[in-house]
Order: sequence, then structure tokens, then C-alpha cells
Amino acid sequence: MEKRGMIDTWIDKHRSIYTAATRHAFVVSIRDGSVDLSSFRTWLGQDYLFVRGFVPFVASVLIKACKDSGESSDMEVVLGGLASLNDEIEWFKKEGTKWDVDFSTVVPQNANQEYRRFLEALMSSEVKYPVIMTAFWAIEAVYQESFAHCLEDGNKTPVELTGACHRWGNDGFKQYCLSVKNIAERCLENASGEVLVEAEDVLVRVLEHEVAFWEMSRGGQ
Ligand SMILES: Cc1ncc(CN)c(N)n1
Repeated sequence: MEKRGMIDTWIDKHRSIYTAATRHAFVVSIRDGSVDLSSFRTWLGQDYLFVRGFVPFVASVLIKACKDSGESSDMEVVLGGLASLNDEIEWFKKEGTKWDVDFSTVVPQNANQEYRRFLEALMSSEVKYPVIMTAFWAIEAVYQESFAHCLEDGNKTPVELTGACHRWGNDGFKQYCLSVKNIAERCLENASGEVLVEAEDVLVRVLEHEVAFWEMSRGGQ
């Protein structure tokens, strides 16, 4: 059985925001087939911009994994994540053509800009490895849980959206998220009280940014 660590404790403590991020109405509307396709197109354009900003964030996680981790396998896990972002960007470009979304004209909305600013602050060399690893796990896990939900039994996900759901809802991505979680948990086990407070705060803030991001797709800012 999987060992319960700090992250599971924090998820239990902050269950309502965790559920808001992983079972957002936008995601539920994909799963039940009622999704408004203009919302999907908004999400696609905004997420393409987000992912371009996520690349330097993951690169900064990679640098910390090389310098601060003490476990050589951490670097390989993060490098795998960075490599898959290359495929992800290509996938977005194909979807952009399919859905007639011209990324060169997409303007980042407030929620996107704020999330990107938050990630930039986390890239500072001052941010400790357990804190950035916790954030990294949460960012990836929200997409994994959300899109896996759209593929679970009983879904009515429109066939033209299953590609997006498989991108983050597949078993390989689930295993990768578990590897990132295990790294974060290992680091948190040895972290000081101060670092634990910071990591918990960052986890909650990621979840809040993810909720705001889904909201934006449905027409919020
Ligand atoms: C907003 C957001 N959060 C997470 C992911 C998954 N990398 C994403 N593509 N976009």
C-alpha cells in the first residue's frame, strides 16, 4: 500500500479547494458531454500560453533537482517531464489548427498572467527544493486527476475531446505524477517546520490558481 505522507495530509485538510480544482464544472462538462466548445477553445488558447511559461518553470525544477536533490533519479523524472512538454507544445499546435484557434492572436487573460507570475516567483533560487517539488506535483496532478475523470466509466466525453483527456489522463502520466509526488514526499520528510509551512501554502495557492484558470475558460477572468 502507498505510504501516506504530508501531501495526503494537506489534501485532506484542504479537501474543498482540492475538489474544486480537480472536479471543476468545466471538467465535469467535458465528462458529461455538455461542454461549451467556445469554452474549450478559450481553454486551448490560454493553456498553450500557460505551457510555454511552464517550460522555464520545469527547467528551474530540473536545475534544483541536479543541484539540491542528492538523488540522481530525481533529475531523470523531471527531465522526462520537460521532454514531454515538447510533445505537448506540438500537440497544442495541431489542436489549434483543428479548432481554428490562432495562438498568435491569443491574449493572456488575468488568471493566466497571475498564475504565470506565481510560477516566476517560484523559480527564484531562494525557493527550497521541497517547496518547488510540491508545487510541481500539484500543477501536474490537477490535470492528471481532472482529465482522467473525463475518461472514467460512464463518461460521455465528446470523441473530439478525448485526445486532450488522454494527454493528461493516461496511465503513464499518472505514474509520472506519482514519481514526482514520491520525490516531494521524500524531501518533505526531512524538511524544517518553516519549509513545511511554505510548501503547504504553495500547494493551496497552486490549487487556487488552477480553479481560477478553469473559471477563465468558462468566461471568467
Ligand atoms: C493550467 C495548467 N495546469 C497544469 C497543466 C499541466 N501541465 C497545464 N497544462 N495547464
